[in-house]
Amino acid sequence: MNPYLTRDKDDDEGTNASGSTTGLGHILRPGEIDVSHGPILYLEDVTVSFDGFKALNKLTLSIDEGELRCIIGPNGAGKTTMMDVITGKTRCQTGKVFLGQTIDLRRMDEPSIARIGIGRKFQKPTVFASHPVWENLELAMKTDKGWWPSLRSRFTRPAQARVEEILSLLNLEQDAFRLAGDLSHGQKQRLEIGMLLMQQPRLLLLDEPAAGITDEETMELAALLNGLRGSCSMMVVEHDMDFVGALAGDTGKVTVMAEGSVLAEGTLDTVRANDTVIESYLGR
Ligand SMILES: Nc1ncnc2c1ncn2[C@@H]1O[C@H](COP(=O)(O)OP(=O)(O)OP(=O)(O)O)[C@@H](O)[C@H]1O
Repeated sequence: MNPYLTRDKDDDEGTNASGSTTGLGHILRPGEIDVSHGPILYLEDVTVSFDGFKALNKLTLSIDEGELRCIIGPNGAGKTTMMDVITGKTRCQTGKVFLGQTIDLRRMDEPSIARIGIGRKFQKPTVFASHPVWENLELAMKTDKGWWPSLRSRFTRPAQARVEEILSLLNLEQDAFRLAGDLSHGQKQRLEIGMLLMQQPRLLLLDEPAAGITDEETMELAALLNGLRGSCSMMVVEHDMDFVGALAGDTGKVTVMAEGSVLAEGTLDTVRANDTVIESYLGR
C-alpha cells in the first residue's frame, strides 16, 4: 500500500480550531503548500555565479504536483547547483524559487526547507550502518524530538505500522533485522529513499540514485520510484539513460540542462532526437 494514502487527514485538509474539516481547502494554514493554480516547484530566471562563472544562468523550470521529472545533462550543467538552490544550501543572486504558489524558498534556511516537505538524497547513501534496517526507518520518522533522542523513545504502534509499510514498499521486508551497513549498495539506496519517505515529503530530490548499482537493482529502484508517482513529486538527476527510460516511459517529461539553463524539454524520444541535445550531451 502506498504510504501517502495514510497521510494524516489534517496534513491535507483545512481544519478549524476544534479539528473538524472547514471545507475551505483554499484557505491555507501557515506552511501549507498551495498547488491549486500551478506547479509544486517553480524556478524563474535563477542565476548563481561563483566568482563570475554562472553555474546557473537564468534557469526557468517547473514541476507539477505528483510529477516524476528526470533531469539530464553533461557534467557541469548546473544540476547539483539547482538542487542546492532549492534546498537552501546555495543562495541564488537573482530569480524566483517557489514551493507552490506562496512559499518563497529564497527566504528560508536549509532546516526549514527540509521541514516544509522537501527531501533530498545525495548520490552516496547515508544510513546508520550499525543499526538494523527497521531502526533506520524509525529514526527517520517525522518527530519533534530529533533523531537521536527518538532512539531512546518507545516504538509506538503507528510508527511500527509505518515502518512495516515502507519496508514492504522498499522490498526490504526480509532484511528488516539486518544491519544497514551489511546491505548491498542498491539496497542502501532504497533504504535511504525509505528514510526520506518516513518524513512524508511533498517533493523528493534525488541525485544520481542509480549510480554504481547493478542493472537488476536499477530496475528495482525504477519500480519503487514509479510506484510513488502521483503521491509525491520527484526530481531525479541521472546519467543512466536506461534508468531515465524506465522512469520517463513514453510520455514523461525529461529536462535537459546545459551551461546552467534548460536546453530542451519533452519526452525522452523528443529530446533524444533534438540536434542540440545530441551535440552537447548524447553524442552521435
Ligand atoms: N562552490 C562552487 N564554487 C565554484 N564553482 C562551483 C561551485 N559549485 C559548482 N561549481 C561549478 O558550477 C558548475 C556546475 O556544477 P554542478 O555540480 O552544479 O554541475 P552538475 O550538472 O551537477 O555536474 P555533474 O553531472 O558532474 O554532477 C561546474 O562548472 C562547477 O565546477
